[in-house]
Amino acid sequence: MSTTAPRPPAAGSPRPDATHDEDGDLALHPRDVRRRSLALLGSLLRPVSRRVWGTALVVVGAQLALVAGPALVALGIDRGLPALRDGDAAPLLTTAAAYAVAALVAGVLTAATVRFAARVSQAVLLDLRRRVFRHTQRLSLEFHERYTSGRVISRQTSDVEALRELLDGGVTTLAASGLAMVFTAASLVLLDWRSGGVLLVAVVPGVLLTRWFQVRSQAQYRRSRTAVARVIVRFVETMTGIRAVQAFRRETQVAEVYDDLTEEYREANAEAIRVNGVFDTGLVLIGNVTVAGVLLVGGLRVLDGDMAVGVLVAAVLYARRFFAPLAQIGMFYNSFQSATAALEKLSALLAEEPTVPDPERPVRLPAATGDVRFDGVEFGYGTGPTVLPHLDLHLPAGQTVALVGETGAGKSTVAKLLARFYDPREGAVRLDGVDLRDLDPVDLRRAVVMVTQEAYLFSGSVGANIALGRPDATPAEIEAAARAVGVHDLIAALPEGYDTGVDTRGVRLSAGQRQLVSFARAFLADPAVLVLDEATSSLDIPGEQLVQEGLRTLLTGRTAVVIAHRLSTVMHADRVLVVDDGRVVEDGSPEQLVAHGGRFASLHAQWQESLRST
Ligand SMILES: Nc1ncnc2c1ncn2[C@@H]1O[C@H](COP(=O)(O)OP(=O)(O)OP(=O)(O)O)[C@@H](O)[C@H]1O
Repeated sequence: MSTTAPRPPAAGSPRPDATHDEDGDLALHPRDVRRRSLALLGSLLRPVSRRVWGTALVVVGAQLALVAGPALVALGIDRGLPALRDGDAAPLLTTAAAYAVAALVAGVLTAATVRFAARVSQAVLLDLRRRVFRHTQRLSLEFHERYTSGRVISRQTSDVEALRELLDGGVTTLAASGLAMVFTAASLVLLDWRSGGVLLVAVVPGVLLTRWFQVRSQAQYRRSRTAVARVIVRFVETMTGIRAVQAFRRETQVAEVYDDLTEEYREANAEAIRVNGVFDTGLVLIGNVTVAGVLLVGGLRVLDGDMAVGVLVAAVLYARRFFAPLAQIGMFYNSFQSATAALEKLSALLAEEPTVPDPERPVRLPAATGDVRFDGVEFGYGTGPTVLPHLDLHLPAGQTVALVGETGAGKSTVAKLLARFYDPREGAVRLDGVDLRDLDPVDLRRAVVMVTQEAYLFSGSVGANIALGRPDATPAEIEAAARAVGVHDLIAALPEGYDTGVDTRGVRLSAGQRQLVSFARAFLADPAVLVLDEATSSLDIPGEQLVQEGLRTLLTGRTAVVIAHRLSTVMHADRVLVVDDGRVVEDGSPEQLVAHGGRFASLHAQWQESLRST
């Protein structure tokens, strides 16, 4: 038997020693995390870059129009009024008209900002949602077993939502507020540098307060994010396992834990509101003191004839406006943080590479015969302990092989390697001599079909669920497949026959019925290799007898690997492999093994015994 040299890990796949943080993301230096987030943001904005620039221009225009207001007021008072007193109304009217135009332009541009930002945001979110879905779907089973469905759901829902909040107005508000402060300060300094000086003095407590807010808000924000993540994960976990919760009457305990988590979340939010309250009040206070300062200094100078009244009015207006945007920034600061965190999480998810990568130069195998070899296969999950130490196995085309062994022996692992849900650490699994890692994924999925215990039915009709095995199948072919596995009569008796809808988890069909539908699906797919992992365990004895015939039809003419705890299924196999601790310890026909007097023989004896006692 040939052995294969260990392969280097595929490009992009995580190194075996890669560590993951508590969120299941690859642990990285914060600088790299930021770089990755920015790269994602860049790639999302690039396709809409013209709209982004358009939005930026509109924001700048709106702020320029707004900042012109107080200066025009000063002009009106200091130039317009004296001219009017001298009988010339033109300067005042012109200034008033200019003010009205500026206000109108500011209004129109602000409305345009909202529109433009929404268009950018919707385009970006559409792209992001699709990317996240496609990418997550493409990731290997290893990822899904590690990441948990609650987390994947959070990425697609609350994280995308956090970005939406920021993009739908948050970013433009932040930019507009920042610009408004810069423009206001610059205008005031240009108009009257001494008043500008008063403002700059007031900036010091403003900066200190903002810094305090930033630190507190960051800490509180982190707390609330962790709290909400716990709430979501617990909710999803409980609802996914609702059967176990109800079966063991754990409702009260589960609800208590959930209550504690939601209380933690409430506390975190209450703290956020408190911090915001202090910040807002502080800002108003600083703003008002600044206005009073500007008024006092300016008023004295007006009395001294050192300053025009109009300039004083404008200075007061500017001073009043200066701190208002800070409150806006404070309001969106949390959104900004949650969007940053969301972006980090999303970019981490999108950076995940399938641990089972598609081959660079795929080998086509359009008509596999079903000859399977495990050549010196060593395997363990992730960085975990070795599950299969060394497996050499040849399954000739057309053979039905039953894997038996104690729970945890490694039977399902063998099946998962054969369906290439995982790649071996060493050695190779080959189909018709082709290493599965080199096999064209389309040909692999056509050649090897795995039917698991959880016969998952998608929402749609029963017929459509069978057709999943071969989407181009005709209704006659679907029916033929159903007949072959003995489920036709059952489907025909449903209210709308093959068109009867099944809910997401097929609640209208029993577990055994769902199993039979999944057999029909596999029959229609007609693979060269069929893997049945505990697939008959949902069937009761009469159901199983009913399906034995169908199962035999299903298995005929292809290589089949059957993992079954029921020996009735096993006894029909051509060959039985007894697996213990990741090794094949017995290999032969059922009859041979019974005669041999080993483990299988004792399992067989127990089975006979149990049949007699029922
Ligand atoms: N996704 C996984 N991640 C880490 N370890 C795993 C994973 N799946 C299985 N294992 C471990 O691999 C070993 C073999 O498990 P496997 O599911 O192949 O056993 P099995 O023989 O099919 O058992 P059963 O009859 O109970 O299904 C066990 O020790 C198990 O804990």
